Amino acid sequence: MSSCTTATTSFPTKVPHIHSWKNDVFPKNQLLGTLSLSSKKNSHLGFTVKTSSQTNFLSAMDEDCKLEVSSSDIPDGYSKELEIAVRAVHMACLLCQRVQDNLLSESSEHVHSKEDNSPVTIADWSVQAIVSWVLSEAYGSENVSIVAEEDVEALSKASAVGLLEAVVRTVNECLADAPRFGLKGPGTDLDAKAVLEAISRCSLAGATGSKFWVLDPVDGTLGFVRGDQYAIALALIEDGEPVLGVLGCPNYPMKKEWLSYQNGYRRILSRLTSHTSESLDKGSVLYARKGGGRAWMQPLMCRENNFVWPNSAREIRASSIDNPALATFCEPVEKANSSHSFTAGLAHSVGLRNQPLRVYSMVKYAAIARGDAEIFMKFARAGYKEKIWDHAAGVLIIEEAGGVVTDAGGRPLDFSKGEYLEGLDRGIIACAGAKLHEKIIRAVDASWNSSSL
Ligand SMILES: Nc1ncnc2c1ncn2[C@@H]1O[C@H](COP(=O)(O)OS(=O)(=O)O)[C@@H](OP(=O)(O)O)[C@H]1O
Ligand SMILES: [Mg+2]
Ligand SMILES: [Mg+2]
Ligand SMILES: [Mg+2]
Repeated sequence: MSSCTTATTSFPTKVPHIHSWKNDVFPKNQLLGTLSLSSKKNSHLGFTVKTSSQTNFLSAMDEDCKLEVSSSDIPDGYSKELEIAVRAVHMACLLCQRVQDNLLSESSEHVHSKEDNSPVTIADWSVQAIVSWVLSEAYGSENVSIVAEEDVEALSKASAVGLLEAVVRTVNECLADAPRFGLKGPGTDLDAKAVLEAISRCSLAGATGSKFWVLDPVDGTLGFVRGDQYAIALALIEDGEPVLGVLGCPNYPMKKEWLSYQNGYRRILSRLTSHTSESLDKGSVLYARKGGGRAWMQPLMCRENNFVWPNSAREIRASSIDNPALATFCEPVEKANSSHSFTAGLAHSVGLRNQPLRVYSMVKYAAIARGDAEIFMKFARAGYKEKIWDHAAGVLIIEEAGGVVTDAGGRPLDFSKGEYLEGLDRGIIACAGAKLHEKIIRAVDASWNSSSL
């Protein structure tokens, strides 16, 4: 990098033109946002800016460089929302682990098929109920708008009494743990009516407002019922853009190696008898808020342990690899969800040598944000409309970790048009960085016309 970068700590200066900050004085050790610098040598350098812990001044730059920090770059809060969202998703992860363990050890009577033949389980409904309940408790149900995947139709049928009972039991077991996360529980158990209400409060109609939450209670339900990867995804959308995202990945531990045990994660796990459940780091929760240029990951607490909240977190960063020959790309496991043949041709055309990492759910977004893979591509069959909850949280976390997510035309995904990502050009491309992204977009264009998609 240029002298501009190395000089950033040598010339303490005050940035006068951020007037939105109180008294023009920055608090110590405070994240301010992203900054772009231009110098004679480099026209645009992006940085995350933090005030120094010793002074109230921003450590700035050489005279050579022009400093541009716009007030819109400064994260304007969401810290309370993020706190609650992370706790709710963390609770949901433990709920899902419990249900997945039971599903795998007992019969699959609690796996149901929806109209489109996709599976839904007591975990999907229960997570939707607890996240809805926690957010409504925090903000008042009249102030919270949540758009989520599941509805109560199947649960409300007279023939589904047993199923509803199982959901109510699961929800109450989970909410009983709320104080361990520093949240207030309901006091007494929720009854079936309250659980159904919490689930159905998440109505699709909310997706058109200027500020709403988006929840995929279990993303990758197929992976979930197969004992494999899945995610719990919660995002807050404001004016059509995700401003906060949390991804709970209960089977994706802090260490990357575990991800390679695809399609048999649980079997491998249960063979590792030398690890106790306490020592085995089972899952992770990733999160970010818009504008900070930073994303975080915390280990999933062990539900058997007497853990103490808050949990520790470490910062994550997308990979710096920009050479496709060295990159790893992720895609859906199911051919029906994304064309494997198109991505195979494209991978070949850009010299991608590594085998694709086929992983269920938004764990693919997590893998890019953590630097465990560099590219995620999804090309659904013509006519399929991508849903906002399958992408919102992952998009924000990747972007804040340094990556880029667009449709195949290079345009940002549009979360402002209701339940679907309307106007999506061909497919979704997420990359660890802008250079790699550009190369993949160009390759998609080159391959598209000769493909049968
Ligand atoms: N036909 C079709 N085409 C494209 N996408 C579809 C399709 N059907 C479903 N879905 C949505 O994909 C979500 C799972 O996506 P994944 O990328 O995890 O796919 S895969 O399970 O790895 O194959 C999955 O999310 P969940 O329902 O939350 O599991 C669906 O919303
Ligand atoms: Mg989904
Ligand atoms: Mg789902
Ligand atoms: Mg589903």
